[in-house]
Amino acid sequence: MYQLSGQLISTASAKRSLNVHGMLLMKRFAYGRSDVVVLCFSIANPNSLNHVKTTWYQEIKHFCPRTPVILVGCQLDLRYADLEAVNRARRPLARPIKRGDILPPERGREVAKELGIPYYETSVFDQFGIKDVFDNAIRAALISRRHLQFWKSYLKKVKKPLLQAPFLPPKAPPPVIKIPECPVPSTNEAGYLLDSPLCADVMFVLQEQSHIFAHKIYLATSSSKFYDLFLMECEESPDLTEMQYNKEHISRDFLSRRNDDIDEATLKMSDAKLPTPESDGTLKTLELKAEDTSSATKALSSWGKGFVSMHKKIQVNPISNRMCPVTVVKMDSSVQAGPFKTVLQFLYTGQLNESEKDLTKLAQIAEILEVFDLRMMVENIMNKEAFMNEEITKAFHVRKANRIKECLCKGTFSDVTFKLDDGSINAHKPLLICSCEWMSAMFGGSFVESSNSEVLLLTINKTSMQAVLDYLYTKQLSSSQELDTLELIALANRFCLPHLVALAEQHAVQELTKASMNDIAIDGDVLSYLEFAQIIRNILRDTAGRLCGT
Ligand SMILES: Nc1nc2c(ncn2[C@@H]2O[C@H](COP(=O)(O)OP(=O)(O)OP(=O)(O)O)[C@@H](O)[C@H]2O)c(=O)[nH]1
Repeated sequence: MYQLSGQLISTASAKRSLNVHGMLLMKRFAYGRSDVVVLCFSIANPNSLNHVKTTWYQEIKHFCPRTPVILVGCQLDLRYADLEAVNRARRPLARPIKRGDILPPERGREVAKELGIPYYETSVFDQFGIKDVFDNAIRAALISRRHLQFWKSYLKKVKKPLLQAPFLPPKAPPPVIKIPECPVPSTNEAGYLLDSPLCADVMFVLQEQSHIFAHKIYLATSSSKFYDLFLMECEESPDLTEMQYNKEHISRDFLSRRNDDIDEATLKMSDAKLPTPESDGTLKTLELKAEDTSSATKALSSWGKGFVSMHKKIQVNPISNRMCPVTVVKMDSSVQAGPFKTVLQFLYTGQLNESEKDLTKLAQIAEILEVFDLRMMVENIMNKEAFMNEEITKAFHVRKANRIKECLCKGTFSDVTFKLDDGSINAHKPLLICSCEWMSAMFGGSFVESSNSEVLLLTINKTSMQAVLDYLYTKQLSSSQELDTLELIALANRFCLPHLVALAEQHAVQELTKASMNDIAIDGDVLSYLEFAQIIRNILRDTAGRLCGT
């Protein structure tokens, strides 16, 4: 056992209080009598590390060439700190610390290696490394005395300065995920879809001459009457799969020749005959032989007021010019086109077109079709209580959302099947067109998927796709046990759905936090997320580089 005593002299603080001569004297005094020099720099100030090499080490070697030196990187906690908060807490005129200023431990170690001295890091705030510095400074000082005969035997067992155990960084707070605003409900798009009826699967015939195209999924999820009607049709009418198959063939032929005169031979081959075009050109009907393409007509007059009959047939869609199977619903003469269209607009959007003039007629048709909330809205307007209609619209959307969820779950009224890596899911093109630009481009344009009833997405698994569809239908993230959130994030990115990406990221953070609180190892998962983020960052950098020509 030996007793040690010592004195600390800070050369840097002395600098400010002394003149040049005094400084020189102080340095001679301090360095001359020192047993060890602890050379400090701040890990948040790269200049201070530069000065270690260019100034301080040379000065030490000048004044006390034999004295051992150890290098210490101070303020280690700043490497892991929230620098914004640190800068806010500093003196107002202090130079703000930037993330780029923070030196990694390797930089200090490199300099120490170059100078041939030990390296340590400390944090006064975290009380880390201070004992290491003192213990090892003492070791260095004692060892440097070994050459003296007197000390030799005493100091035989003193170890050389040891390597410092690594600092265990504090647990990072969970990342803050900024959720972008939820895309506005697709009310406007739905209204637009009625006016421009892509993928329509119903055609109403009114007063024998007006035709209005619509979408079963929009009607059935907002009106029980239509839900019952189309469900009855699904259950009763013969399967049109064969007809659909023919349709896809005919459709391609028809489209490929649409701009030229249609080759009569082709039409004969496909058992089709071209009708006389309507004068306004809005409704191009390519009637096929009834026994091939039309289902038996079902009389509806006893089923519901206002309805006459219903059958299925192949019809050219007025927007895409593609042939599609549609359900033709004939309405009786009491149902006029104008108010009926307003009823449909309500069923698509939950809103009543204020410009509708014939409110009495509208109320009658709403009554006939059992759209009671619309009838109530009309009454409110007539009673000058239109302000109450907002609540009706809200309730309408809640009910509709629940029915939509049910239709996705059961695949009712679906018109497209996604074939996936491990199964398939039935979905509804009209809803997808209105809720996602990616889907709208795929089904609403000239891509082959717009006329096919199957879409192959064989690299995507069913659970992830189900989560994407759930989101598109409900604007909410529904997670299941099997859901791989990382895959969902990738898929949401692929479908250009930033709101879903953020919801999935938030879900991932919540799940990882929960797991780590339950002492479940999450390192592997976290590394997968980091690796994925790195890949995305690289892709973005390369793409940005290519766009900017760098
Ligand atoms: N974050 C952090 N700040 C520290 C740490 N050690 C010192 N500081 C801060 O650094 C500043 C300077 O600390 P000092 O101990 O006065 O440093 P010095 O090198 O002795 O400075 P002089 O006395 O001017 O020579 C003060 O604002 C301290 O609060 C640390 O471990 N972590």
